[in-house]
Parts: sequence; structure tokens; C-alpha cells
Amino acid sequence: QNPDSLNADPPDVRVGYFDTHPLSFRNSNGDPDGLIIDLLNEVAATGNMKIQWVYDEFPNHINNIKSGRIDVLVSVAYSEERARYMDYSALNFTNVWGQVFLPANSDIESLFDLNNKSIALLENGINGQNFLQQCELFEVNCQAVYANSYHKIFTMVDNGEVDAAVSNNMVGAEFQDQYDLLASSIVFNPFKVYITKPLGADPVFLNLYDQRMRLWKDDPESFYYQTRMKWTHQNQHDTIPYWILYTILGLFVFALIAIIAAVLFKRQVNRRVNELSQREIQLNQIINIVPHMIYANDYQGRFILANDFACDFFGIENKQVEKENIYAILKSSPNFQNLIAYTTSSNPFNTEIEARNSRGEQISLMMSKVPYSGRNDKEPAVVTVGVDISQTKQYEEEIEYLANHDALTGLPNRLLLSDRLKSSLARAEQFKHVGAILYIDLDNFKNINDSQGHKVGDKLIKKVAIMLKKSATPGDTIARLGGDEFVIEIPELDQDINKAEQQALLVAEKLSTQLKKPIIIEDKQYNITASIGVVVYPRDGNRQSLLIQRADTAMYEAKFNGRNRIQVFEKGLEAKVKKQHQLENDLRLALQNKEIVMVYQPIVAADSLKMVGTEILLRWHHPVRGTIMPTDFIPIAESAQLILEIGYWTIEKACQQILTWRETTDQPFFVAINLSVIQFRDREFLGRITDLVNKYNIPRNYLEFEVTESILLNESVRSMEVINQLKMLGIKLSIDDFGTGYSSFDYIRKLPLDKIKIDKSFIEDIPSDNNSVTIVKTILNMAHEMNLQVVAEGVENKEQMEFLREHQCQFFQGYLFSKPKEVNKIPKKFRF
Ligand SMILES: Nc1nc2c(ncn2[C@@H]2O[C@@H]3COP(=O)(O)O[C@H]4[C@@H](O)[C@H](n5cnc6c(=O)[nH]c(N)nc65)O[C@@H]4COP(=O)(O)O[C@H]3[C@H]2O)c(=O)[nH]1
Repeated sequence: QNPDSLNADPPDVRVGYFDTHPLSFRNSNGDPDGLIIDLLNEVAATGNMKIQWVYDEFPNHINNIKSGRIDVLVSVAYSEERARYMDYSALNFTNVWGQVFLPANSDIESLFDLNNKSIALLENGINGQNFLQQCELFEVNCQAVYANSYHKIFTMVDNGEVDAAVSNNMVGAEFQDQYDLLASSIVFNPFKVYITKPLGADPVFLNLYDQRMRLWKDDPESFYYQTRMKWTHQNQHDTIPYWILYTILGLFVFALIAIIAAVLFKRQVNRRVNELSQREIQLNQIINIVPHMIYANDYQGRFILANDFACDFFGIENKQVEKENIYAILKSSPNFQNLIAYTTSSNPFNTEIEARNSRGEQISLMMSKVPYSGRNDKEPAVVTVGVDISQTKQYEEEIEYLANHDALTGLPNRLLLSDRLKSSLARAEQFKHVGAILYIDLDNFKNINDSQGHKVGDKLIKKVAIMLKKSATPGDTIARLGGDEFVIEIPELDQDINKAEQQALLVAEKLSTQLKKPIIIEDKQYNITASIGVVVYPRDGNRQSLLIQRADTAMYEAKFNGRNRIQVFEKGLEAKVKKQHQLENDLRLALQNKEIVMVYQPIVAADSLKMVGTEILLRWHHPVRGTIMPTDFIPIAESAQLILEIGYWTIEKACQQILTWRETTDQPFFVAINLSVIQFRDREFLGRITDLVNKYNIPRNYLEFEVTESILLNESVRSMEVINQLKMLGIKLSIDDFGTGYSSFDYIRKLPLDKIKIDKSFIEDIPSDNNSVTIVKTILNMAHEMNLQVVAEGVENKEQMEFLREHQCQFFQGYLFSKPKEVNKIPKKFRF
């Protein structure tokens, strides 16, 4: 120490104290008093220092020391947080521990009883912090209520505002009697009590204190022990003898370990319980997500479990399921009928059933039933799983439908027809039934498809399908084989084969008439016809493939004979059709092999009998079969789609011939060419004709096209368009075979035609046959009225010629003048 300081005024040291009885407190005179007060007064006296005591609440002193308003603070427990702003004395002056104090009547016995209780704590107090850490460790959830003095804390306990209070044991013991408190067995965290100064402040007082304490603690008779005795009635070296302290600590550690073990165990149990309940929730979620029926019931029918699907199916509440009985439910509604036999059977099995749910909706279920021995084999039950296969069944049905039906019309396809035929034929054999098959092919459908596009073609096929359905009777199978081919199977006709054939023909005629009705598609009218082949079984065969093939052969024959016909199968047809097929193949090579040639038949003027023109007629010089006439090969060319090639070749040759004749003679000399309906329908027809007449630069009126009445009538809209265009090009037009078709004078009147050719079938019978005479006269009169020229075809003798001349027929064509000949063989006398 500085010797000068002994004589100088003792320096002031401001020491903060607060009520923490018996360590420090303000006595009834308002003066500082208590264990540490006495000790520090003594320390100050030995250091010749004068203490200036500053009284405040503990939390305020924390601020006081931080702000330097006091130099020393008494009774402070150590904490790392406090050490950031305070220096501690080296020696403590006492030890204390945390303790919970309760109202006298409290039944709280352990830390766990404090769960959900309110606890009064000193604001910023170290005991409060330690207590809360303990609570957190043991998952005790209590509500902390803070106050800034011990006095207030215990007052709250006394008033019943809180369930308990926490303080150090020493303070609590002091207040215990005053507030009638119960010192609980809940103790924790023993700690030492020091004096402190602001961090970095002058250490002189703290050093003086440590110096004195060191001396005092070594001497049991010292001022320190006397003072402790005075305030705490303990005369040992410390507040508690070390062995007691260690015992308490040991017990505390043991209790702590035991509690931690218990808590860990409790936590583990809680975690496991939690996991199990999560798992149960998960399992419930899973079986409820499954879109199939799952339920289990005991042998009395009581439900053990049922998922959402099952509950919805039976119309029961999931929460109520354990109160329900499956047997009672199954009996409660006719919807569950199909399940009864299944459920009451004791055997495990898998089966597919159709059932209705509580709302009456049909469901296909794949049911599986398995016995379940239950928990510990004591609760035997049955687990039922019903997999909802409704969707799969629906797909299967759709696939089966698609496999058996035509996608465009929805009619049975070849596969289903074949199935039905098989069973019809089997029944026919067993019961001696007679049936028929009609093979229907639309005439010239390909041309409509090509000229109008597939969309129109498809619509037409659909309409035809509807027409066929309307004309058929129930029990008939109407199938579409593809393209424009349909088959109708009529299974049960008269047992007399001839009568059965008549019945089949009647149906065919009905169909044919029905099909002839105009069909309107996209505001356009289409007139179609069909070629129908008929077979009757078992007469024409007893195998379905043979019967279809024979019906097809008959249809082909109908087509070959000019279409729009019904043909019953006959024995010789197969060979004939085979021959036609062979011809079709040969015809494909005929043009390039130059086997097709043109012959010319002169047309003469009635007055001069001089040739005014010719008609081109084709001949096919077949290398094996010899010369084939156009009536035999033109239908083949049409069905084999060769007619366009042949047709344009003929027109080009005609143009060349017109040019040759023009160069060799000044006489007007026309060439007439027959047109097939297929040429007429060809989209390129007008363009190609225009190109040809331009290419050869022929006088347009030297070219004449012959079309039949049927072409004009059947193709009314298109024909009007083509005829007008041809007229605009300057080409002549005549109607061939007039009188054999419908002969609609009204219609013909509207067309810009030039000539009518009377068919040779009328000419051959004049003048002897009255009917033919009348027809020829009528045609001639009508033609004169309409200002049309008339050509008589097939004039073979002078009587015919004279009759025709008499009735003002302007032109003749026939063997009387010349047979059709190659160009260089035409008789000279008719040339000019
Ligand atoms: N009995 C007899 N017959 C006579 C007489 N005068 C002419 N004929 C025959 O009558 C037919 C007249 O031709 P069409 O009515 O246009 O009838 C033609 C025509 O519709 C068709 N045809 C011929 N060539 C062609 C062609 O290049 N294209 C098309 N699309 N059809 C053709 O073939 C049909 C038959 O032709 P063809 O057999 O050459 O038969 C020809 C001709 O040889 C006669 O006095 N007596």
C-alpha cells in the first residue's frame, strides 16, 4: 500500500447491494445490513477506504455496473454471460444452490409436477436461468413469471398468483417463515457467490477483499467465520461442510442421471408410440388410397377393417365400420346379391363378379378371399380384396368391339361375319335350315372416291350402311368387308331351296331399290347402284369361306353384265369369272402390245348416201382367243381401271385421223367416239380433251362424243357441267342407244345436244314390228321438235332404210353400207 494513503482521506468505493437476505439487505432503519455488508465494511476498514452503499433492485444493479454508476456489486453468481461485462473476485464468500419454494399447501413433489404450472423468477437471476434449463432438459413446460426482487417473487406465491417461486436456498430460507413457504426437494445447480466490479475497472477493492478473505478463510476464528455464524448460524469452513456438499452433489448427479435415463426412456417410448401411430395413419392412408375394395370381417360377420372403397361400396360410414355386420349389409340391398354366395362360402377363392354398389352403379370386381388367423391365432377372420376391373373390362369390350367391327360404319367386319356364319352354318346343319348370303358391291364407287375425295366417299359408305341396316330384318348380319363391299347374311329362310332363293332375291331387290334413292352429301346429289351376288346354303356350299367366295363370284358376274344387277350363283360362273380375271390381266398388256385396234364404221347422209362421218369402234386382237369384241372387254377395262388409258388413246388417235382426212379431203368428215361413264367422271377429262384439240388444232365440230342415256341420267349434276364445257369447246354430242334407257325427253330437252342415235334393237324390227315402228316414229318426231339430228344404227336392209328416209331420219349407220373396218379398208364409194 502507498504510505501516503494512510494519512489521506480514505477513497470512496460505491458498493451496490440488494435484498438477498441474509447476504445483504436494507434493515428497518434503511441501512445496509447482512453477511457480505459486514465483511466488506471490515475489508474497507482494513484498507482505509470508505464505502458508499448504493441500494437498488438486482436487475437495476446489472445496469448500474454496466454504466459504471457503482464500483462493486455484492452477491453475484458466476456466469459466462456476466463475465463479459464484470470482473469477479478470486474468492467466493459463500455457496448457494437453486431451490423451488412452494405455498405451504402445495402438492408439488418433483420437477415433473411443475409441468403447466406458473413459476415466479428473479429477472436476470442466475437461478431462474438454471431452473429453466432444467425444465427444458426434462421437457417440463412451465410458465415463467418475472419480478425484479425476491420480495415480489415470494409475495406472488403468497397471493396465489403463481404456483411456485425459484430462488437460492439461502434467500428462500430467510423468506420461508415470513411467507409461510415450503422449501421443496427440487434443488439444482449449486454455485459460488462472489463480489464483482465493472470489466477493466480499478481492481484495488477486489484485491483488498481477496487478500482479506484468503487470510480469514485459513483461520477458523477469523472475523469471516464469526460473521457467518452471526448470519447463517453455521460455523464450518463453508456454509455447508464439504462432505455434505459432495454428498448433495453426488446425490444430485445420481438423481440427474436417473432422471436423464428416465427422460430418455420416456422419450424413446414417446418416439416409438409416435412412430406407431404415424405408421397406423400411413397404413390407413395407403389402404384408403387403393382404388379397390379391401375389408376384413370375423366369422360372425363383424367388420374388423374396411377401406374407403369398401365403405363407399356398401354405403357405410368409415368411422362406424366396426359396428356394422357384413352379412346384414349384404341382405339389406338387392344390389349386393352377387356377393352373398361368394361371402358365405368358406373356401378361399378368386373369381370375377359383376356387382352393384350402394348407389346401384355396376362394378366389375376380381374378388379374392383369404382366411386370416387374427392376432395370436385367436381372432379368426376373412380378408376380402375386390380389385375394381370395370375399366379393364370396358377396354377389353372396346378392343373386342374394334376387332370385330368396321371403324367407319360400326358394322360387323369380316372377322365377326365369319364367326356368325360359322355358327349359322352349324345351326343350319343341325336344324336343316336354309340361309342366304348377299355380296353387295357399289358400282363405280372408286370413281366417286377419286373424283370427290375420301371424305365424301366415307360419308357415302356410312349412308349406304344405314340404308342397308334399315332394309335388313332382325337376325340378319350386315357386315362391311372393306371399301364398298358389304355382305348380308340371312340365316333362316324357307326350307325349300327354291323358295329360299326367291326370298333372298326379294331382299336383294329391296336393297337394290333402296340404294338407288339419291344420296345427298354436302348439298350434292349422288345416284348409286349396286351389283349383288347371291348364294343359298347349303345348296351352294356349307363352308363359310366357300360361300363368301361364291357370292363374290356371282357379284362379279353381275358387275360384268353391266352392273346394277342381281346375280344368283351358278355352277359355271366360277370358270367364267376365272376367265374374265385372266382377260383382265391380259388387257393390262394389250395396249402396249398393240393388240387393241380401231375400226371405223361409216355414217352416211340419208339423202346422198355419202359418208359424212364415222364411228370409232375398238377391237382386241387377243393372241390366243382371237378377236374380242368391245362389249366383252370394255366392262373389263372399266372394272380394271384401264378404260381411261384406252379412252384417251382412242381420242388422240381420232384427232390424228381427223387431221389426216382434213389434209386429204375438203369434205366435212366427223369422227364419233364412245365415252365410258368413267371417262365422264374423270376430273382431268375436260383438261385433257382441251389439250388434245389444241395440240392437233382440229376443227372442233369434227369431233363427236357418244354418251349413253344412263350416263346422263345417273350423273345429272356432273353431266350437265361436262356437257356445257364440251359445248363451249365446240365438240358435238350425241346420245347413243337411244330408247333403251329411261328416255327422259324432258331432261334431254335441257341439254345442249346435237344428235340422237336410235338403238339398233328398234331398227332391226322395222317396218314389220308395230311396237318398234311406233317407238322409232316417236323418237324421230320428238327429235325434229327439239331440232336434233337423228342417226339410225344397225341399218341392214333397204326396207329399213326406206322407212327411215320416209320419216326424215337424216343419217344411217349399218351393215347395209359398211361393217366397221380398218381405216384404209373403208369402201371408196362412201368416202366422198
Ligand atoms: N348387228 C349389227 N350390228 C351393227 C350394225 N351396224 C353397227 N353395228 C354394231 O353396233 C355397235 C354400235 O356401236 P355402239 O352402239 O356405240 O356400241 C358399242 C359401244 O357402246 C362399245 N364400244 C365400242 N368401242 C368403244 C370405245 O372405244 N369406247 C367405249 N367406251 N365403248 C366402245 O361397244 C359397243 C359394241 O360395239 P361393236 O361390237 O363394235 O358394235 C357396234 C357395231 O359394230 C348392223 O347393221 N348390224
